[in-house]
Amino acid sequence: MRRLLEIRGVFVQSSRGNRLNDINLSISSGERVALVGSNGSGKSSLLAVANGTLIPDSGKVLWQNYPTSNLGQRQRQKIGTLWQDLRLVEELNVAQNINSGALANRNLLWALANLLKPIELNACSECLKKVGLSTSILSAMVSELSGGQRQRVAIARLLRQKPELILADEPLFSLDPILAKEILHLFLDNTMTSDMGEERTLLMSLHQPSFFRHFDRVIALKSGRVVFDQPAECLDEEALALIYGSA
Ligand SMILES: Nc1ncnc2c1ncn2[C@@H]1O[C@H](COP(=O)(O)OP(=O)(O)OP(=O)(O)O)[C@@H](O)[C@H]1O
Repeated sequence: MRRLLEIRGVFVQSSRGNRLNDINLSISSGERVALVGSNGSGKSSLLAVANGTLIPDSGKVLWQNYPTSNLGQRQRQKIGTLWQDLRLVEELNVAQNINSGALANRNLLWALANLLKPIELNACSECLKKVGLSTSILSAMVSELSGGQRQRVAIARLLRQKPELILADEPLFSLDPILAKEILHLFLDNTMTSDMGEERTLLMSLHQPSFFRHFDRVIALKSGRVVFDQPAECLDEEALALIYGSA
């Protein structure tokens, strides 16, 4: 397995203490990793450090051995993020939002064309089908979609981006149990296999212990520190008490 992401001795401080406290971990290609911990334990901060949007106060973040801070646009798009608030563009339709996943590989003219007229609809349709949505919604405004449809469109945009590593910040948050399971499986099943046949790598924050066993590995944070980093099958009651207990 190739080592994709490496985080070494990372600290992020805030006025109220350390948001991240001496984080050391690496993620290899094909791994499906659950990032867990109580509210405020540092999961979103860690995902933001991993995608380069939060610069640590000290320590190193490396993508395939290169500091993430030095990555060019094309390299950077190999890390795809599904933010908790999805960050869809409400004023654009479904196809335009999905196409925005491909922006890093295109020029300004292409970006303008995407704003002005329907383009590359076949590629958009392929991504929509992979997330179980009808292509009849390609021209619908995202503001008209249900919460579950919006979630799927955001995942379709990620598929259009073709990242090697997917960082997902609580994508199951606020979904009913049935929909949460469906969305989880969208991430875990074959839709996440890259065009080169290589399995995509996934680091997903989530709160539902019943889903942890679907991952290869569980990393748990508590007060900004890693307190558990083991295969999912090692997560027993004692470990859960350590992660979520007050001690
Ligand atoms: N922009 C910020 N500036 C300063 N402190 C922040 C900022 N964002 C988050 N924090 C603090 O950092 C700590 C970790 O927050 P973070 O959002 O990373 O945790 P989390 O595990 O993702 O929480 P949740 O499960 O509630 O989403 C918290 O104490 C939070 O108040």
